[in-house]
Amino acid sequence: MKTSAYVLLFIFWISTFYASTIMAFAEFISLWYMPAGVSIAGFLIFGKRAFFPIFLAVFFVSFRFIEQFEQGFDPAHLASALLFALAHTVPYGLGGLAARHWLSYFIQKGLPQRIIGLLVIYAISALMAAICGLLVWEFTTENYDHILEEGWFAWWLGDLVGVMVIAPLMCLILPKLSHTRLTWLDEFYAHDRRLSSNLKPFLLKLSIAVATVIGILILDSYITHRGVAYFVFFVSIPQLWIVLTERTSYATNSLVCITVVMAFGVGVFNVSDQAITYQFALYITAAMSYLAISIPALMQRNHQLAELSMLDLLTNLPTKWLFKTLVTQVVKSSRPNQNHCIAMYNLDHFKKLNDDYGQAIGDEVLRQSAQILKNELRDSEILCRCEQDTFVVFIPNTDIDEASKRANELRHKLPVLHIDDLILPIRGSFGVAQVQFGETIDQTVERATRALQQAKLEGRNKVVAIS
Ligand SMILES: Nc1nc2c(ncn2[C@@H]2O[C@H](COP(=O)(O)OP(=O)(O)OP(=O)(O)O)[C@@H](O)[C@H]2O)c(=O)[nH]1
Repeated sequence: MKTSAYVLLFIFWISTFYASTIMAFAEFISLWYMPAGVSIAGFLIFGKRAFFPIFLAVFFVSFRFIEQFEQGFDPAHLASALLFALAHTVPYGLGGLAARHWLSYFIQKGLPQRIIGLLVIYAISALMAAICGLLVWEFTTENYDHILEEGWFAWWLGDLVGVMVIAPLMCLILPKLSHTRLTWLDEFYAHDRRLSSNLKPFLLKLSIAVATVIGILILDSYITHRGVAYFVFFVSIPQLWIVLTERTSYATNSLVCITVVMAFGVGVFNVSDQAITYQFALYITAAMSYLAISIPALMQRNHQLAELSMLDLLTNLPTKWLFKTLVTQVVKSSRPNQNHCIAMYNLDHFKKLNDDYGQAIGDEVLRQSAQILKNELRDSEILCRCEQDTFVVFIPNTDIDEASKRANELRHKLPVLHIDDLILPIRGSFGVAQVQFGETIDQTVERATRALQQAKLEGRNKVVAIS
């Protein structure tokens, strides 16, 4: 960790602390405690080296330097500042390190599992920080006896919102500014690379979210019914809309915007008696955003898998699955008197070729011969690799006789390949079958396979047709 990263962490901690105090609607009471997010993200990104700048920052704000200077040095005050620094840094340190371990060690696990683990770690560390902070407060301050029972829930929720909202923002900013690359963090923002950086639709959705918050705050300040504040949970809808359709980095920023507006609004519109409801709404919105981040990632993975199931990796030809889908569409949309055929071919003595010259030469033969036959096809014909060295061609608008002639033409197009110093004449046996009315493509393929077997039995390098 470079010195600049230490300084950065310290500055972020101090500035978010003062930003939190601006947004407090009463002394020490705010919807969120932003520095908690900086602390946990600091440990998450930099590991245990983050201890020093964070400890120093908490000590800096807890130890009232000017008071000490004016009234004389008080060792009890120094001890309490040190205890506060420990009460904050240790729980968030352990939480940040646990999250770092969880995310990097379980990189093979799916994103949803890792996110759920993260949410649990965040909740436990914020609870520990709340309990430790209040215990230190109770221990170091006179006339505060029941502060733990009374204050733990609000402190916990405030810290938790700070963690949930600020940690992702820090995970965006800190690695960039400190030139730290964390591969296990990249996956969270993988969605960003595929989406455009067009700000307009994002700003529109963000405006809807912000307008929802302000509208509810205004209503809440005018209507004294307690239930009005619950409507603020609706803000999770535009926020989810952003998460699912916009860059993850935009969703991170929108969460911060919504929280800032809500935190200021509770003070401005004087609805602090409902603070817990607003805090809860922020926590739920943030937690839903975290979980929803994995949906675009899963969609992307599904897309990749679909592509893999459609194209054969070696020959780049359609797979049997895609072939069946395309051919079924053509057959279904045909007139009843339209004939279609399929020609299945298998390379002759391919096993020997593999054994004599090796698998790599065998692969090259499959690739090149498939490419050559593909170039010979008419636009309406479809070639696919069925399995191993077996291929199928769909020959539309032809009856069995024409298809046999066409298969024979293709058989003659099988090349003599020149690979490295080898000269390899490629031969193949063909089986042709006509698509019968009402049968599935699998049934036609089955009959073509039988014809192909017949061609092999009859000495190979020939075409056999089955009606
Ligand atoms: N190089 C290579 N070989 C493959 C691939 N897939 C299957 N094979 C091999 O292809 C061979 C297929 O042999 P067959 O078609 O059963 O037998 P053959 O030697 O061609 O004999 P006939 O078909 O009776 O003429 C097997 O040895 C497989 O191991 C592949 O992707 N690349």
